[in-house]
Amino acid sequence: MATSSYPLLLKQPVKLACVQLATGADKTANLAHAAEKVREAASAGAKIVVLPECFNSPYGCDYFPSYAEQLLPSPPSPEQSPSFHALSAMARDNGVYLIGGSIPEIEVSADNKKTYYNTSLTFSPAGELLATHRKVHLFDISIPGGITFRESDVLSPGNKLTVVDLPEYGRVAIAICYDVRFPELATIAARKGCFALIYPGAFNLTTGPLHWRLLGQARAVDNQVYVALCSPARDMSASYNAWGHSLVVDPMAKVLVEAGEGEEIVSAELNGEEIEKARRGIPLREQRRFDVYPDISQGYELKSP
Ligand SMILES: NC(=O)CC(=O)C(=O)O
Repeated sequence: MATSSYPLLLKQPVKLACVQLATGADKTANLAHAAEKVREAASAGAKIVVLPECFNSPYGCDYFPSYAEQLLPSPPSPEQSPSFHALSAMARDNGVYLIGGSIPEIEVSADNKKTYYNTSLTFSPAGELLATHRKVHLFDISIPGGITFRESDVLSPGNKLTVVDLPEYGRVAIAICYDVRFPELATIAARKGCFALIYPGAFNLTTGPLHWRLLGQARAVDNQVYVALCSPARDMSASYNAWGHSLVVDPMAKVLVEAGEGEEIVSAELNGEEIEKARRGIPLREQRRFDVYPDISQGYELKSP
């Protein structure tokens, strides 16, 4: 029971599972495999299930155009987007909220201009589309002796923060991978009342060991909310080697569960009272100095998810 004057951000405890999926080059096989694993997570009691970034394809600029699916107009036909329909069925068949990792998306304009995005789709337990998030911050980095990657060679960025209401539970924010490096998105989402920040992601062997867990814990402790990061399983035969280590962090920044490198489902129970406990113990909420610096969430209008 809540003991502060704030309403609980999370109305009832809920089990969240991250499916650290093994993926390959065969999209149909990836979708079928994802369906098996979502079933497994739901059978173990998860009501919110998260898939990884680019769960239906290999991850890389060379792959985005050939795997891209058209999501608009919505709903797309099964020919335009087999992944949309597969995700909707996974959510409906298992009665779960499904944060459908991400897929490469193509948008075709009236004059046949093609624009590509890295896009996450969220479905309700009835299989209805609740939210679409296009990766806002594209993964463009160059670390000498490490990794060079330029998503912007092929992809265009999304332009909104994505917050979605899950009526029995509360609000969550969805963003993708590199988005986790930008605390502003997380802060605005938390101040708009989210109990969890959920990031399908695919860090790599250069940045993963240094930053993956650190960023999950940082976003959690900054905002006193739950954070879930969901990676593909590592495949050393792929051109991009994902870090793995999907995890769930609590509002005190404790890592509740963390996967290894291979295929694995990790899950944790999220409880609204833990958020309030963290916020009562360390009352940042009451101590902020908006007379010294601005509240970046003020004036930010949520767009339709
Ligand atoms: N793959 C990403 O978008 C981000 C990543 O690997 C990193 O930030 O590091």
